Amino acid sequence: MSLMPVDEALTKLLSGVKPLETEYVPLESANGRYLSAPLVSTRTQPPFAASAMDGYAIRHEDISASRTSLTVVGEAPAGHGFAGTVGTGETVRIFTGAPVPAGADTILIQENAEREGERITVLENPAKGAFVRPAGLDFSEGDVLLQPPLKLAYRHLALAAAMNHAVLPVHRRPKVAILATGDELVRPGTEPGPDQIIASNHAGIAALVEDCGGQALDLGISPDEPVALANHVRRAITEKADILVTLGGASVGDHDLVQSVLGQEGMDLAFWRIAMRPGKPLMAGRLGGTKVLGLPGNPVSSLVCGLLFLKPLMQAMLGQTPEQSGPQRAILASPLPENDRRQDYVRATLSRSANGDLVVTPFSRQDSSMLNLLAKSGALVVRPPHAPALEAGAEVPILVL
Ligand SMILES: Nc1nc2c(c(=O)[nH]1)N[C@H]1C(S)=C(S)[C@@H](COP(=O)(O)OP(=O)(O)OC[C@H]3O[C@@H](n4cnc5c(N)ncnc54)[C@H](O)[C@@H]3O)O[C@H]1N2
Ligand code: MOO
Repeated sequence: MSLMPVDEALTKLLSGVKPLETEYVPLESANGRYLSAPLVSTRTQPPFAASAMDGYAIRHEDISASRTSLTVVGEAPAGHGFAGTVGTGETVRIFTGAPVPAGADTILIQENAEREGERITVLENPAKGAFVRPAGLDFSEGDVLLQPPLKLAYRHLALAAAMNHAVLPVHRRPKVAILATGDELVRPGTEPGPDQIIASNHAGIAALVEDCGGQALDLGISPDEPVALANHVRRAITEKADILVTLGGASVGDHDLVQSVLGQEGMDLAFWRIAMRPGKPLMAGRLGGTKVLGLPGNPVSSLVCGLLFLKPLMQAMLGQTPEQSGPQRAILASPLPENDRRQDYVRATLSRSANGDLVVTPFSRQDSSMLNLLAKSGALVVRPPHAPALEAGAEVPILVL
């Protein structure tokens, strides 16, 4: 049986995927969304030369080597500039954020001034231009300050607000319909029958979808029965899901119906069966405008395939370049056997040695049903096909979880 290499499958999955269209969201709802168009400033900031300190706006040329005395001719709090001009021998009381009045070019901080009535004495001479923020110090009207690809975070939102954008263009969130399959499954919180288990994959994949900036749509659990399965699949299409994720039923058993039902519904199969462990039965295709990703049922296989395939697919739909930085590296704490033809993603704990190196310790058991170990893992050690046996101390590529 031929198995497709992981990289080839990923390239196939992402080929032709375009970023989703733009929608406009209020600034308050834009945190974590993905910017879809460059953001040009509508303002210059600060819009005027502004004082950076509380003190006195002075003409630097007025200050002599000795203790200069100046006359206070007005006041400029933030939001209320001084309308006149500061003449020779004059000063204006000024506060942080206020426009520096005409005629003045320097701010004397109040700690360095002695005030008596309407006179001040300069106790320590400032440098020319001290504590004046020139107009446009931060940015100018017309500057392109934020550009895709960008996941908007608090820093970008503050900047967008300062640019006076109350509404931002972002990519629509991919709608990801998630359908579990299997007679043995019941929802968390319900009592399973004697031969049943709790469906766990859905919760993990839905959280991954949300983490990646998508919108999870729960299609529930379909029994292993073609008509019921087809009806669930059709719901993903009526709901105009961008991606349909099926969970389980992807392998070769008599009750693994997902691929045949999707085929009957008109799916174009892109690939099935990948040279990876866990995740061999992974399947992908397209059903009309919906991308289909058939994840294996084994819980660890499901989540690892979600990380390696669903995440980059969603990133591409959000205009992101899927992380190309490649794996990090760490020191192996225990030996690993020679690998076979499947690329292995070995669950491992992650720690730091005394000298600061990342250290990975693989779990001795790697069964793809063991969610407990995945939850305890800090990394996956990536073992390429046919990688030779390794001793403790070898450097290995890892994906940090
Ligand atoms: N003869 C062969 N058998 C199997 C092969 C194979 O190549 N030849 N591949 C194995 C591999 S590898 C995997 S992975 C599994 C995946 O098979 P399916 O995708 O068909 O998954 P199911 O059979 O439906 O379920 C497998 C396992 O996972 C449990 N499961 C399913 N869905 C969920 C869920 N939503 N939450 C929690 N657990 C779930 C299910 O009860 C089964 O125990 O096939 C191997 N077999
Ligand atoms: O490839 Mo399966 O994912 O071993 O469990």
